[in-house]
Amino acid sequence: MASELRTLRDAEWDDWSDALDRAFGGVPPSRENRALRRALTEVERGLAIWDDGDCVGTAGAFSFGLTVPGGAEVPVAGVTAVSVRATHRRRGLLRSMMRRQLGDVRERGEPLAVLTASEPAIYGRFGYGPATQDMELSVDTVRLPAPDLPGVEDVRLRLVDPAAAVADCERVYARLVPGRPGMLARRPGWERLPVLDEPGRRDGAGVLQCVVAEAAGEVVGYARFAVKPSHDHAGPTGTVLVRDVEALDPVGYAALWGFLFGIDLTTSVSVPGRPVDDALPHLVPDMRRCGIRLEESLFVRPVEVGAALAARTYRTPVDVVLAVSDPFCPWNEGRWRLSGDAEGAVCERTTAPAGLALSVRELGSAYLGGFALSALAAAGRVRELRPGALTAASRAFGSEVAPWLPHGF
Ligand SMILES: CC(=O)SCCNC(=O)CCNC(=O)[C@H](O)C(C)(C)COP(=O)(O)OP(=O)(O)OC[C@H]1O[C@@H](n2cnc3c(N)ncnc32)[C@H](O)[C@@H]1OP(=O)(O)O
Repeated sequence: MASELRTLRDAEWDDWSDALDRAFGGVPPSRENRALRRALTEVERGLAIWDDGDCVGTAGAFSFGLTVPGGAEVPVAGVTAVSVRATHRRRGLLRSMMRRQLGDVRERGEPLAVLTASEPAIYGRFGYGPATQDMELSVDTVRLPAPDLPGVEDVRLRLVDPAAAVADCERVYARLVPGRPGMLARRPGWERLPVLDEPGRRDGAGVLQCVVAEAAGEVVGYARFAVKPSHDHAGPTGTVLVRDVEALDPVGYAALWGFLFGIDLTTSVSVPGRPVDDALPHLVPDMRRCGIRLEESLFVRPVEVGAALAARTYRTPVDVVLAVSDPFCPWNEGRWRLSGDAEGAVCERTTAPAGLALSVRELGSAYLGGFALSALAAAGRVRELRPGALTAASRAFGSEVAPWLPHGF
């Protein structure tokens, strides 16, 4: 019997979710995790492939609002839950789901699709380009003094129940979203994700903790973390495992890091991801001891090139014709004239000669301002067809604030 690709139905969610878990190694999620995933799933956006009654392929999408350069919140599809059963791999099932999904995204009028990849090599062929980076830090808090700034002494730190403090933390998060490209406006329910604390996934660490920073009686920041105790012959060597830290101002931010650096019986702080322009390395005298590592994070795929490029603003005035190739979504192929500045932009089809030639994947990489068109050109991925076009466009696509994805999905 031929396999059938169709939209997920409510009653099929358990089979679909089991198939997905199996493809990722089969470790069962906790009941709480599964319930949260069930609640967040937009079933009508789920895709499943069935073979003789078995679910052998899964894909889904979340309806997110993504901050783009200039601060607008653009509706995007957050592609997720992609899997193909081990017995059915490399027969084109993923390709068929990607084709169907990008068509659906286009029909919904979302100009962009975004995802985080289990393996980055998978998604370029479907037009997704790496667009943001995570700065991971592993900070030696024995050798580095705790961050300090004038005014830190006026910040009150309170250790609170993470679940009870969710509303306060979420208010801080929501105020930060418009200020940084790549951040996602969290829809109701998503605030529960950062406080999910599954005993089976603590890997030797203790319970999730939360400290809030208050100034003038208002919560201005928070840090969520766990402590992983350890000892060697010379004494305690515990690690503070940070989940997230956000603050509305530099003093609140420094106060939170000062607290995390100083937790008794620990000698390091491990931070899974911050923006590449984060303040932390500048709050210490020796950034080499921050153990910095970069990793690509959010992949961006312009689904409607014209609408996507017109949805953001540009750092400097730009007027350029782009010759775009997009074999997977041929409706984007051809020449587009982009003219814009810091106030707004227009992007329309044109027959004028092109200044730059690139594929939709490079447009995705440059879209949030995280990777420069000039750097992509140096790798042969963007071609300058009119002298001067590259420098002007590369400057215009840049972002004052580094794009960053605050959490996976
Ligand atoms: C957004 C997310 O959810 S990311 C999560 C992705 N899922 C996983 O990693 C779970 C484990 N892996 C899987 O379930 C599967 O192997 C998948 C989904 C990655 C691939 O599914 P398949 O049905 O085998 O892919 P399909 O046969 O359609 O391959 C399409 C193309 O991608 C390539 N490809 C597939 N998997 C990979 C991979 N892991 N690395 C590099 N290339 C890959 C194929 O070679 C093929 O290339 P081509 O365009 O040159 O022909």
